[in-house]
This record gives sequence, structure tokens and C-alpha cells, in this order.
Amino acid sequence: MFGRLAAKQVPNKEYAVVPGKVNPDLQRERKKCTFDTLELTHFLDGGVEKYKDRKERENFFLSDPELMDDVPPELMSHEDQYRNGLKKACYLFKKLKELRENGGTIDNYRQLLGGSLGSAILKDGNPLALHYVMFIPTLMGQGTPDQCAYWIEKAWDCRVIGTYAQTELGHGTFIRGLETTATYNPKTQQFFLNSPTLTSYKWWPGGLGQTANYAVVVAQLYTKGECHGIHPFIVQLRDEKTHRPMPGVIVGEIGPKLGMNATNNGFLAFKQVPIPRNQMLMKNAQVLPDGTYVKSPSNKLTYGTMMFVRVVIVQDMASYLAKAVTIAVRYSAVRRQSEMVPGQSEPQIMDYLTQMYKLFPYIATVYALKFSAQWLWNMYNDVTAKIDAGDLELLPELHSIACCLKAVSTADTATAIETCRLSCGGHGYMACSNLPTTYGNVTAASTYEGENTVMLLQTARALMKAYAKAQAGEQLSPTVEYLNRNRKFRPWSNTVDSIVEGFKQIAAGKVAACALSLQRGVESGLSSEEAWNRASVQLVDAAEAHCRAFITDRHLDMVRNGMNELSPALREVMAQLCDLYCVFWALKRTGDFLQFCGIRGEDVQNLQDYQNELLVQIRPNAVGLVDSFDLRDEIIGSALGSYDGQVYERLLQSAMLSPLNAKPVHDSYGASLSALLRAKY
Ligand SMILES: CCCCCCCCCCCCCC(=O)SCCNC(=O)CCNC(=O)[C@H](O)C(C)(C)COP(=O)(O)OP(=O)(O)OC[C@H]1O[C@@H](n2cnc3c(N)ncnc32)[C@H](O)[C@@H]1OP(=O)(O)O
Ligand SMILES: Cc1cc2nc3c(=O)[nH]c(=O)nc-3n(C[C@H](O)[C@H](O)[C@H](O)COP(=O)(O)OP(=O)(O)OC[C@H]3O[C@@H](n4cnc5c(N)ncnc54)[C@H](O)[C@@H]3O)c2cc1C
Repeated sequence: MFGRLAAKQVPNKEYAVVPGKVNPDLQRERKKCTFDTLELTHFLDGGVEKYKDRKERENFFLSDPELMDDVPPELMSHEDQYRNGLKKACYLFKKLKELRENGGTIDNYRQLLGGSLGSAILKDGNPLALHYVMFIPTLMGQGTPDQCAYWIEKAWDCRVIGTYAQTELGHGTFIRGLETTATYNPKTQQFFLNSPTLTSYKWWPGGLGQTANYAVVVAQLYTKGECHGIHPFIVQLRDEKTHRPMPGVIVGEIGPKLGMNATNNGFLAFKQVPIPRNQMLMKNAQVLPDGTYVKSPSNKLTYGTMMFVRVVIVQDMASYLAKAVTIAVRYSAVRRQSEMVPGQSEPQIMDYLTQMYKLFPYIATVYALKFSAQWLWNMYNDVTAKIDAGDLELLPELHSIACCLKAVSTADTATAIETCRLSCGGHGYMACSNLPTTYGNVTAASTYEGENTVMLLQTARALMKAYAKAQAGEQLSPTVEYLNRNRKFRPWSNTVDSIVEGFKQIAAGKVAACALSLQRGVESGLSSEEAWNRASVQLVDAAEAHCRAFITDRHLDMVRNGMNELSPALREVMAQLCDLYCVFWALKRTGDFLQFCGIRGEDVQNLQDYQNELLVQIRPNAVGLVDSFDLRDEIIGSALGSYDGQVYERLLQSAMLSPLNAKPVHDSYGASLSALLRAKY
């Protein structure tokens, strides 16, 4: 990946990357592994056939030089990052078509987005991502059969390229407060899109700047002089031939960001732009030709695409984390520093227990997130099938669990990636480690698709309702079943089962404490909204505890019931990782365990001892575990994390890519430095 330019420029030939040469420390690590890494890779892929498909797919895309960067995006201008991203995104689309026509196995463009294959090809974002992740899903989820028949094929073939334009300068979270209007005129049978204020400018949509020629625009619907709240409309933004903005459309790009700089996020405003009536997406609510409004069975169905993306984000976080932890673990096997015993040779930094503590819980987190993501994806499919059949009963449950999993998975992954960066010392701070870019991509997810605090408060709202039901002795849905007031919690027993049980007990205790705070607030004369705001720090905490209880429960359930076909050697390692995830979080939450689970000081010491024991047990398998993620070097994209461990060679090679090293004396010497050096002050 850093290959072509660099080979010529490395100052000293013997320090060049040597193909096929593997760092001896990494070789030794691989020999130590106690399980079959391929067996684990097959398990992660979901079977041998899926493994083969993935390998074939990766080979098809990643062995194509057109899709690899000669120059890393961080050395490009903002404009060139976009140019490069768009060129590759378009080429990728052509390749995808070619693959399909040859009976290839890719069934979903989504596989080319996000943390794994996607971030190898388009490291700093894809200007077509929103087209696939939100524009097409909105057409599919919110269009009538006629609308789907007309638009979806065009969209799949990229004859129209769309985005999802919801957020405005003034409002992202509170979408009921959006100001863009779509006013129906029965005489012309058109909606007129208008942006009445500066704060109503759409702001953020990916691909909106210069890429998309259409958008799903979320706007306040007015008909017969009445506002019916926000609804989705398909709006043409640019001429299909010239790509110039349509009359009355003001559109542009919002500028450089912390990361995702090729995604072409944009702004958009309308000056009374007309669209035909049939471009309101009308699967749920409708406007009849005479302007009569027909209500949706639930106004929350308009929020369906956001729900879908929240669900896929959880999976995406696991992919990004697998990549970051692979980089940090391989580097920690190669890097030697300090003396553990005076006079002895410098150990691999992974031999320090503090280093194991920085990394191994995050190997475990990949599995914790994957298992939760799998469960959530299945639930999403079940619930959407039921909704299509008119049954909306499980929608609130799905919303509640998707919101907290989105928030916790993105927050944990961002912390984990920053920890991986820190664990690589100074070299982790280099762009060529790929940890800064990976962090930039991941931290965005704490904000987009529902800001994390706001998401946890949505879950908290559902928890308060569930608690009230539990108190009334009513039946509870599966994810909150532990709130059942008759449920007997098992006493503490220094086992992982006890920790998982403990998390439920903590969540139940926190939920009850929130209910009490709300009740006290109201009794003290606050309105229910004021009481909610006063309790909101506690409410966010309760929602997080609920989510942690869910994740640990899922993880343990998978280890106990979902791995029967694995070899005993592998099952043992999987159980160690699950235990580590649980103990790690129990120790981070000792205050909660002391408060709600009746544990004592010596129990905390036992947990600490057990955590140390697990870290030491996992140590010989650390490299094997990250190798099992089976991420090609192009996906890793890091000087520190490649399979061969030629870390220093790659660091030097990537430094030589800097344009500052092109000449022995840089132009800026003559322009400014020479005068300074010669000046007499
Ligand atoms: C591999 C794949 C790669 C993927 C890569 C990804 C790349 C992506 C690139 C980046 C892409 C980034 C793209 C982007 O960022 S696109 C923009 C994303 N924007 C947001 O996510 C906005 C966040 N805000 C909201 O969702 C709403 O306004 C909230 C929810 C905050 C409040 O809303 P509202 O003010 O209306 O509601 P309420 O608080 O009065 O509550 C009212 C009731 O409604 C229920 N309720 C609320 N919502 C839902 C729901 N959805 N289903 C079912 N029910 C729902 C709720 O429980 C409550 O129920 P009840 O208590 O009354 O019974
Ligand atoms: C990289 C990126 C890509 C994006 N892509 C798109 C896109 O394609 N399409 C699109 O439409 N949008 C997109 N967005 C916008 C994104 O969805 C919003 O930024 C997000 O929903 C948060 O809204 P906001 O920016 O208005 O934050 P705000 O809501 O203003 O949040 C600011 C602070 O206020 C707090 N806050 C707000 N409301 C409450 C509350 N009720 N209770 C407690 N605290 C509250 C938040 O917790 C936060 O701390 C993107 C954003 C990013 C960063």
C-alpha cells in the first residue's frame, strides 16, 4: 500500500521493506498460539463457504491497483481527497456491477462500506456512502410499490445519486423542530420546498456537496393550511445532464472536518422549489391529489432509516475495533522497550501487564459487540417484517435497544481506539499508523445518527415505562425482563455468571433510583419535564447500565450456547475473552457492584486477581487472536500493524512519501528561512 513511490526513495537500501520477511518476534508469537486461527476465522465469517466468498471478494477488490492509493489521503489537499474518493467510489461501482454480472457473491454494497473492506479502499470516507446507506434504504422503506418500482432501479444503477438531507444548521437532534417546509398546492399538484431561515439550511448530509443529484429531504408538510409534521420527499438537486444546481436550489460543501474528509458533506437550501405530488414518499402517510392528508399508522415510521443505520453501526464498530486492535497487538509484539529486570534484554512491550490491560479487553470487546450486533440485526429483520404486516408492537423495544447499543458501541469503540493509539506510544500518533484516521471515522459515529446522550435518554424513557409496567405486575418484553419485581436475584458468588447477573441487578437498581428521583421531583413541585431534566444524568447512567447488562448477557449466552461446534481449545479461549470483558467492566464499575450487588472488598480483590490471571492466560494467544480477524494489510493500512511486522522499515518508507522529503533543500528555505538565518538583529 505504501509501496510504489517509496521503494525508490528509502535512503538506505538495506532498510527497505523486504517482501515475505516476517519479524522474528511475530513468528515466535504465532508458534505459541494454542488454537487453530483458521478455525476462529471460519467461525467469525459464519462458515467455510462464507469465508471463501469473503476472500474472493477481497481479492477481487483489493488486488486491483486502481483502488489503492499511491499517496495516502492525509498528504492530499481537501479538494484532492474528494477527487480521489469520488474517482474510486465510481470505479468501485463499476467493479461491483462487473462482479454481479459474472455471478459474483456480493449481494450488498454495504459490504464495501464501513470499517473493513470499505475503509481499505476509501480510507477517509466515501462520497457515495449515503446513497447506499440511507438514500436507497429510505426509498425501499418509505416508498409505495409504485415509487419503489420507479426509483430503486435508477438508484441501484446510479442513474440517480442521492443523499439523506434531514439535519439543519439549527436542528439535528430535535427533528420535530426542522424548519424546511414542503407546502402542497392542489392546483398544480406539486409540493414547494422552501428554506425560510438561515437555521433551516440543511447541513451535514454526506455526498450532498458536489456528488448527489437527488436527495430525500425531510421537511415539515403543509397541506390545506395545516402542518402535519416532518415527512420525506424526493427532490432533484442538480440537472441530470449538466449537474448544475436546479433553479432555486442552493447547494455546496461544508468544509474540512476532524475526519471523513472525502465524504463531501454538504449544505442545501430551497427557494420555493416545486416537485410533483408523487415525490412525497407515501408508504406510510399520504397527501391525496386534492390535498387531503392521510395519517400514517405511526408517525415514528418516518424514522425508519435512522433505525436501520443505528443497527448497522453496531456491526461497523466491531469491524473498526478489530482493525485498531490488530495494529496495536502486532506492534506490541514487535516493539521492545525498557528493562523489566535490570541488565536483561528489553522485553516486548506486550509483556508488561499494563499493556495487556490496554489491549486484551478490546480484543474481547470485538466479540461482545459482534454478538450484540448479530442479535440486533436479527431483531431488526423480525420487527420490520412484522411492521410490514401491520404489527407495530415490537417497534418501541427495537428502538430502545438500538438506541443504547448505538451509543455504547460507538463510545466504547472510540475509547478503545484512542487506547490502542496510546499503547503504540509516539508511533501511534503518526498518520501512517492509521489509528488517527480510524479514530476520526469512529468518533463521528458518537454524533451522527443520533447523538449518544440523546440516544441513551431515549432508552431511559423506555426503561421508565418498563419499570412502571413491572411495578404494576404487567408482562415485560425480553430485554427488560430483569425488571420484573418478583425476580429473585442470585447472591454474589465470584463467578462470571454472578457478574452478568450483577449487571442486571445494577441496571434494575439504577432504573428504580431514577423512578424515585422523578417521583420526588414531581412531588417537590417540578413539572414532569423539569423532573426529567433534573434526573437526566442518572437516567443516562441507567441506560448505559441496561446496555452493559444486555451486552454481557449476550456474550455469555453465545459462549455457553453458540459455540458447541468449536474445538475445546478454541472454546477455552473464547470463554477467557468473555470472562475478561465481564471482569474488566465489573472492575470499572466496582462502585455499582458494591452499591447494588452486596459484594465486599475482598471480592473486588478477587476480581482484580482474576483479571490479571486472564490477561496472562490470553497473552500467548494475543497475536493468534488478532490474526484470526484475518484482515489483509490493505485493510489494516498501517505501518505498525502489517502481518509481517516490518514496523521500522514501513515507518521510514512512509516518511519518504512526504513531499517535504522530495528535494534535499526545500523551496521554503529560499522563501523565508534563509533570510532569517542571515538577518542581523
Ligand atoms: C457496514 C455498514 C456501514 C455503515 C456505515 C455507516 C456510515 C454512515 C455515514 C453517516 C450517516 C449519518 C447520517 C445521519 O446522521 S442522518 C440524521 C440522523 N439524525 C438523528 O438520528 C436525529 C436524532 N433524533 C431523533 O431520532 C428524534 O428526534 C428523537 C428520537 C431524539 C426524538 O424524537 P421525537 O421528538 O419525535 O420523540 P420524543 O422524544 O418526543 O418521543 C416520542 C416517542 O417516539 C418514540 N420514538 C422516537 N424515535 C423512534 C423510532 N425511531 N422508532 C420508534 N419509536 C421512536 C420515543 O420512544 C417516544 O415513545 P413514547 O415514550 O412516547 O412511547
Ligand atoms: C460526520 C457526520 C455525518 C453526518 N451525516 C448526516 C447526513 O448524512 N444526513 C443528516 O441529515 N445529518 C447528518 N449528520 C448530522 C447528525 O445526524 C447530527 O449532527 C446529530 O444528529 C446531532 O445533532 P446536532 O448536531 O444538532 O447536535 P445537538 O443536538 O445540537 O447536540 C449538542 C449537544 O446538546 C445535547 N442535547 C441535545 N438535545 C438534548 C436533549 N434532548 N437532552 C439532553 N441533551 C441534549 C447533546 O447531547 C450534545 O451534547 C452528520 C453528522 C456528522 C458529524
